[in-house]
Amino acid sequence: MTKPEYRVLALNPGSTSTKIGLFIDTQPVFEETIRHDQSKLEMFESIIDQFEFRKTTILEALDREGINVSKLNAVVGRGGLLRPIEGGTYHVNSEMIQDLKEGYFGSHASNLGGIIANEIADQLNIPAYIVDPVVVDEMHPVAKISGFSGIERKSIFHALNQKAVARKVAIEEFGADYESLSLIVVHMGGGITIGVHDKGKVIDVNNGLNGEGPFSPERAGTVPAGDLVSMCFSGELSEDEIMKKIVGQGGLVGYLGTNDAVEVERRIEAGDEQARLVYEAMTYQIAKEVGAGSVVLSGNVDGIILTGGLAYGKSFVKQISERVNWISKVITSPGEDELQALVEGTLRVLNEEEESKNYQAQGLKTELVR
Ligand SMILES: Nc1ncnc2c1ncn2[C@@H]1O[C@H](COP(=O)(O)OP(=O)(O)O)[C@@H](O)[C@H]1O
Ligand SMILES: CCCC(=O)OP(=O)(O)O
Repeated sequence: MTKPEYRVLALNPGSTSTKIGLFIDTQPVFEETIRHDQSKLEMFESIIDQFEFRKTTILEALDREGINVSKLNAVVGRGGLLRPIEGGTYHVNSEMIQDLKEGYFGSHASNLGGIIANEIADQLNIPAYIVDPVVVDEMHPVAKISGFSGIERKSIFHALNQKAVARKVAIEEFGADYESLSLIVVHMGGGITIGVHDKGKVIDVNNGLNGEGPFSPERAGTVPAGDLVSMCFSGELSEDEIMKKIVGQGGLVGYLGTNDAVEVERRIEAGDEQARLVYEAMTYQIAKEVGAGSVVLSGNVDGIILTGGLAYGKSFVKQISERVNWISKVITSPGEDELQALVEGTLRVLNEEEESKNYQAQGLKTELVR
């Protein structure tokens, strides 16, 4: 019996872009990355307010390509800030939609992935899924201890791309299974996360969303705690304004007014010293975090993988490599394989190789992140 062919629409809303892909089985037939101006995104009060804008952006792109959505078999979106869960493919259900809409575990563009996938799928009467959401939690208990009783470190990172790229590099560069290697994966997009992958489990990673790790195009990363507390109680800024300085208006946006690394490189070429200093500081902080990851692995690091949009920047990658290549081999895999990974997770379910998981808010860890 011949295997049925599936048409899957994959949606990946990121903090600076929306990525769309139409696949027939594992073959991409259309892929597009729509980059959003910081000024456009700032017009929206909250992430959830971007729903209509992002959905219309997606539908218009499909329309421009003459893609007939009625032929789809499933829609899959990048999963958002749900409660901490194990990796895998989840069907979208009402509890998930409620957590994503309420931003129960926080607010990030990927919350819109499941919501928009569900909206499109509902109208076509086909299933909607999410795969390896940003809250996949495999962290070692010792890594969860923050040092501040009552505040636990959280696993919030580019789980989908980190795992997909690590699997690909394991085979292509090492001819080995992901589960047999110790890797440090550095995803550098709107947010930056550095995951310590020990034999297929991400045992430590910075919370890439709000307040840990290197600064990024639009996030502050770790900031001096005492100074932050003083700013919070100075009466000069509201809670919302402070949060925006941490996520959205931190990092490159805070120092240079843009989240676009290509623009920063242009300024550096033109002799802008402040741009040069800030850009170098970002590579310095990333390298430092890689060093910390190597200690988690007691120095037994098979490879360091640099991925995400910023990994296209040649001088950026060079600066990081020069600081960390004594630890292990550095492999660059620019961009991401998130659309492909979303589709592969969906196909495993459609082809009945795996059952989709059921997201249940009840019984899951429900510590509030606000
Ligand atoms: N060719 C390039 N050279 C340097 N930086 C790039 C390049 N292409 C994209 N970037 C930068 O990568 C960042 C976005 O990465 P991406 O992984 O697409 O983010 P997200 O998925 O979070 O929206 C932006 O700062 C963008 O300017
Ligand atoms: C929330 C962690 C994932 C993340 O930061 O994604 P983007 O880089 O797409 O914003």
